[in-house]
Amino acid sequence: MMKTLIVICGAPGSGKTTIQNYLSEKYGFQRVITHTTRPPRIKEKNKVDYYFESKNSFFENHFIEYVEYAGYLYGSSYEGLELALRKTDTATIVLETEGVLSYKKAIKDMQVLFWYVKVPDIKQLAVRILKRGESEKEAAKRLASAEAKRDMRISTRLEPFCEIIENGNWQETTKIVDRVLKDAGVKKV
Ligand SMILES: Nc1ncnc2c1ncn2[C@@H]1O[C@H](COP(=O)(O)OP(=O)(O)OP(=O)(O)O)[C@@H](O)[C@H]1O
Ligand SMILES: Nc1nc2c(ncn2[C@@H]2O[C@H](COP(=O)(O)O)[C@@H](O)[C@H]2O)c(=O)[nH]1
Repeated sequence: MMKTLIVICGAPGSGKTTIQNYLSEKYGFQRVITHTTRPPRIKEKNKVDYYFESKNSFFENHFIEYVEYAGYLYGSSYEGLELALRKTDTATIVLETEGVLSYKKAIKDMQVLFWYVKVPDIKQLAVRILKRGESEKEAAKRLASAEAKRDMRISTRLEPFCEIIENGNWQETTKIVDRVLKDAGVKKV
């Protein structure tokens, strides 16, 4: 059976995790859990939202790729990908855009769908992040980072292979996601 990986990227607060959760709840797709040195946010749990690592433990993993983003390290391991795809034939992963380019090069043995999540109005990003319960200071720091600014628009390197998922009205977003999956022939677990 051909495995499928759905790679989701976009700016902070654009709704990547919300879409990933929808794909788990409605379609039953496993999430690939990635590793980070960022401290957990309220309600985030170790081994569920991320493998939360120290700077030393981070480098004990076998990474497909890793990056620095807004002052913290993030990386996706071979182990994490294998674990998800052992459980379901389709899995999802949320990455920043450099990681997406690494996946485009590295993953050749499965169907990969690349999605860029776009909000109709960039001002919505801060509103949504604050709604999630993050402190204003932390939210402002991340949105001001070079990486976040870079990811606020789809780059010319991503455009040729990324599907744009517009996430304005949530009900409309679910319809877009359902249609894109149907067109790609990806079915529920
Ligand atoms: N279509 C939408 N309309 C309104 N709120 C939304 C919509 N999609 C997501 N949100 C809300 O926006 C907030 C940020 O969403 P989410 O955590 O999915 O973003 P993200 O892209 O994963 O962000 P980050 O990269 O910072 O982790 C959440 O509170 C979520 O409930
Ligand atoms: N290239 C990678 N990017 C990753 C990975 N895990 C998460 N991310 C991305 O980092 C930023 C910040 O995440 P946040 O949870 O602190 O808001 C976001 O764009 C994620 O998609 C990874 O393993 N590799």
